Amino acid sequence: MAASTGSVKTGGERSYPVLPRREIEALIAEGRKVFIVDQHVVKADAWCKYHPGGDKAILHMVGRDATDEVNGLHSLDARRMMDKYRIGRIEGRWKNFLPPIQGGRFRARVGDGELEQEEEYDADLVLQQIREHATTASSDASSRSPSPTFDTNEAELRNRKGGLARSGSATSLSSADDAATPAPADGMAHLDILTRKEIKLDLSKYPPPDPATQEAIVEKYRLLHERIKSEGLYDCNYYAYAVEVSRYTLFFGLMLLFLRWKWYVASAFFLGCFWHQLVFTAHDAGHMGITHNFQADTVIGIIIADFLGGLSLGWWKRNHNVHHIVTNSPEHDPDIEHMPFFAISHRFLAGLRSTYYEHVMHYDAAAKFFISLQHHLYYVVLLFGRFNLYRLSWMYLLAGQGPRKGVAAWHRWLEIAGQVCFWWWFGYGIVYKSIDNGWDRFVFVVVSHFVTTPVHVQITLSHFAMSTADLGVDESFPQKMLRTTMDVDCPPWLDFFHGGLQFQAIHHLFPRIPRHNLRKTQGLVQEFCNEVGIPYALYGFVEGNKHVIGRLADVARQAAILAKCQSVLEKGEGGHHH
Ligand code: HEM
Repeated sequence: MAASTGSVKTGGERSYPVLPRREIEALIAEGRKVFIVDQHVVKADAWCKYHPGGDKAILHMVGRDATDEVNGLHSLDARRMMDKYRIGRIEGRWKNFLPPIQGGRFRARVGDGELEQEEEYDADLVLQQIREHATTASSDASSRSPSPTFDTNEAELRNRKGGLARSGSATSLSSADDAATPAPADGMAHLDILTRKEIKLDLSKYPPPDPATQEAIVEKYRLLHERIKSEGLYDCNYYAYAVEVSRYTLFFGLMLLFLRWKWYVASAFFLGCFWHQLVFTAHDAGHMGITHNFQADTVIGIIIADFLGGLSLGWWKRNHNVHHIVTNSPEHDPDIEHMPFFAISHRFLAGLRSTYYEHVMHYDAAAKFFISLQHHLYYVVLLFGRFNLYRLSWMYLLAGQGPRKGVAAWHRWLEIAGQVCFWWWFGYGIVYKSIDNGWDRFVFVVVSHFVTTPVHVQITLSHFAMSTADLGVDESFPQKMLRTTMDVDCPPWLDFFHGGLQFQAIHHLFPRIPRHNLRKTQGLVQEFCNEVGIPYALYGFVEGNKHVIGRLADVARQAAILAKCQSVLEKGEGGHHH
């Protein structure tokens, strides 16, 4: 066995033994949380329960080269801390495994600590792992759902293995893909085929997800990151925050003024505006995008989210961190998992298992009803978005889902204090004490909450209309972020309304860049996209909304096709029995 344990020190600079790939695989098979950062092997087992970014963020990186995700999401201090968890290094380019949480399987040692021979990466094996993972999820779901069939993951892996990896042209894709097309045995298979056709069209716009192409993209992305740092785009513009704070104060003041005059609707309107605007600064703080100090920004975030808004920053972080790592993946990204109300991929109709919520998202009677109408109900459902966020926040805080130990453990208590404070000033002070009767109280609560709806539209807008395909383990972080996220084109004077969410794709590439520098970063990102041939999705607000509604309508139509296929099958089976 190659040298796999211990480390040596050379002249103060620590150097680590080279770990063979097979050794790393065996460690993961033993349940170790091992990933690669800057050519070093990091083992995070001991750290997982202390991790401010949550355990799931780490689990999605196991077996992968996490350099870009890690550098994008951590402060320099955290990066230094991570170095303490190094156990070895690798030589050459790392070929990603599919992480166990996503269904990857790993070979253990064969006995007496011995390892089998090193084996080349096999796309077929990964493909089989993904398929089996989906199968388990679907069979967990219920026998109602059609047989687990061809899914986008599988289609894309085949593409990668076939023509796409070599030439990336639409023609070669078709031949590789069509050869693998199964007969439409049931509704899901039929939808899979339709979706694959769309994906083919979509993916012909992107560079092929083969290792060499993706490595070249990563190289340019890292140069871009260095340029961004050297141009000072990580420096926070505190003056811009002073302007933000005056705007928030104005809205809050107007809310109090109208409340005093008993103009409840106007008062509720300004409270809604106040909350709508606050969300953007809570988002900045949650990403350490203000002071770049984890504790300072988290406290700012908790004051805004919990004390002033009644929402849990910790819940948001846990959810949002995973979203940033597995963006738009139907099984893994909580930001697109909104069953029974919305499905943005037909794959949700098969009863997928969410690795985030750790349960099956059933395609039940309620889902069938809502999804068939989702393009009509989109804005109506979003009106209630904030009420749902209270529910999720309390569940998070009561269940203690955040880190229980370490630097972030005390945040939970500050958040609980924040919730008590919020319900004291809002629930008791305003709704109960300052408003005389039940009807006006009801109107005040409804109006103030409904006015925040644009933020829910803004959040979903960036991703709902974008690709949900899985291009396999070789796709680079920057390409994945740009393929799954879109930006909104708006004039600078409207930036305050969009609160930075209009630069969502740029934000996904570099999550810690302060919000007020995103517009300046846009030019550099556009240059990068042109250079590497990745389309930069930029739509007007209205156009973006149309795309989202269009996607929802597509999936609603697919749901209707599925229902039809299933009823035909049922009739056929019924006939058979008789
Ligand atoms: C041993 C390994 C790791 C260590 C020591 C570590 C350490 C930390 C620390 C100290 C923070 C607090 C924020 C900061 O100061 O930057 C943090 C946040 C975070 N980490 Fe890690 N981390 C590790 C692995 C990972 C991995 C593999 C990922 C996945 C890409 C990840 C994702 C995140 C995220 C998303 C946050 C943001 C948390 C927040 O601000 O709410 N971390 N990590």
